[in-house]
Amino acid sequence: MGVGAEVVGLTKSFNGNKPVWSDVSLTVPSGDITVLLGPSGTGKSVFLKTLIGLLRPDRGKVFIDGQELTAMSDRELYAIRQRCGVLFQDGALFGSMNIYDNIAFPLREHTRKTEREIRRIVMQRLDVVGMVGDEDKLPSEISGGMRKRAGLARALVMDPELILCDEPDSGLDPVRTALLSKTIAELNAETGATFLIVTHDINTARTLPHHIGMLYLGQLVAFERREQMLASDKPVVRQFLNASIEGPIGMTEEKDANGQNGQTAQQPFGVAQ
Ligand SMILES: Nc1ncnc2c1ncn2[C@@H]1O[C@H](COP(=O)(O)OP(=O)(O)OP(=O)(O)O)[C@@H](O)[C@H]1O
Repeated sequence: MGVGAEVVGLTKSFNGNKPVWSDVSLTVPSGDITVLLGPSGTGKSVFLKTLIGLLRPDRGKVFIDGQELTAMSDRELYAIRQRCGVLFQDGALFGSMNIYDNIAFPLREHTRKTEREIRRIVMQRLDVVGMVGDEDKLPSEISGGMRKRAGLARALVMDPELILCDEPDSGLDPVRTALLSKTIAELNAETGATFLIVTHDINTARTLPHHIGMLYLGQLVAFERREQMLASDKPVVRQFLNASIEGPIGMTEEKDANGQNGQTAQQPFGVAQ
């Protein structure tokens, strides 16, 4: 079963600079799929890392399964991370290990399972992502899409209750993106695991999740059920979900922050156009 996550008043900055985002509060509902959207550089990856305690927030609290991560010792943090699977943007596979060893790595590192048990689990996860037969290959010998799927298999190996995926579909063709979405939907239905997915793929956002959140100009500008989000009249949400060039979002986050797109950073959401 899945576990939920909650963040309350979360703020994160680096090296005393302007916060990447401030005062973010949201609940990632247990057992559901949530997608986090936002223009490049709005801090979606930073949000995922802060959620599982890889980055410490400046302010605010993070709870996973009701336990406050932000108050945990490293040992407690380690224990709760065992319940989370993470698929980083590049798949983060070890280049010198074949796919089998990459996927087996968390089991060898964090459990006392025998090689026989490990083999059973690794082959089952390879089957889930459609990669049985590729286990002896090195990451450099397979396509980017396969590396993503191998990364997903590795994220699943510890039976995680919360799975965070950072752009699992970047660089994939539309058919493989759709297949990956289908795999995630099936995994969610079968295991009840909670998914939080960062994506730029609008089709994925429109079809896969139960909930959608959006970060923009350092704020969480929306977090709603998918149907509500798709019907939103907030200009920034509408522009993003319609992949439109008309609207408050400009070419770069810096440009947005400087208010060079007809909006100011203080009033980024404007009125419905
Ligand atoms: N470790 C770090 N030290 C300093 N700044 C960082 C660090 N990690 C991220 N940042 C900054 O935080 C901001 C948000 O980065 P992040 O990668 O989270 O954006 P994103 O929304 O995931 O972007 P994209 O959609 O392009 O992947 C960027 O300005 C980035 O340079």
